[in-house]
Amino acid sequence: MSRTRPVVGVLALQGDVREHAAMLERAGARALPVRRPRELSEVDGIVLPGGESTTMSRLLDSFELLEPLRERIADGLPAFGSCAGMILLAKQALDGRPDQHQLDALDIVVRRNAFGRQVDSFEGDLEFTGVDGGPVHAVFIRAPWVEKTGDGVEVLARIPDSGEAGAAADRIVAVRQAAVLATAFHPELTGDERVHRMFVRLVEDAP
Ligand SMILES: NC(=O)CC[C@H](N)C(=O)O
Repeated sequence: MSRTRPVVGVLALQGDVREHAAMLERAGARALPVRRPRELSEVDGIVLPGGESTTMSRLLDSFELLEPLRERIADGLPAFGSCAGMILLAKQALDGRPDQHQLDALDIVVRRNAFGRQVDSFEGDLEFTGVDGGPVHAVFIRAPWVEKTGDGVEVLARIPDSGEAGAAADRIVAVRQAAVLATAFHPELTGDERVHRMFVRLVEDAP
């Protein structure tokens, strides 16, 4: 049966699930909260929301979703993670807890809470490769940055080197590897659905 709108799951264990669901609907998808392994088989893509990655990692375990999710993404299920979601998708997280699980879906090393305590949260405009219509306004909340990328990882956005950025200048904050997309910031919070549209296109284009 051909479907007009792709069904995109939002991992609904913790974090800003409703905000992602609303943006996915605006971006032309049907959003479905995912809490159980069988719900994973109903989706054409999955969003891992912002929140707290150690909590989400623990809940993935107790809801028996960790391995099914890892397998589905390894099999090509398109995925998009924001902030805590980026951390979970990464191959490795620095400053994570030793018992924190990684989905190993992106060949990147991230540093949790990388911007430091003094700058817990901040906002700024970023050039975002693949997003037309001007810069993306990015909201960072205890955000990670990407310290290392492997072959096959495309860098989509960096912190501008504005002169005030200090150690954050040029840090990588958005990446894509095949159909896996991740941002260190929260496109679900700004009312601009262009990044979600980009993800919905990846879902539509997936084999
Ligand atoms: N806004 C967020 O998603 C914060 C992420 C959080 N600092 C973590 O390590 O999981």
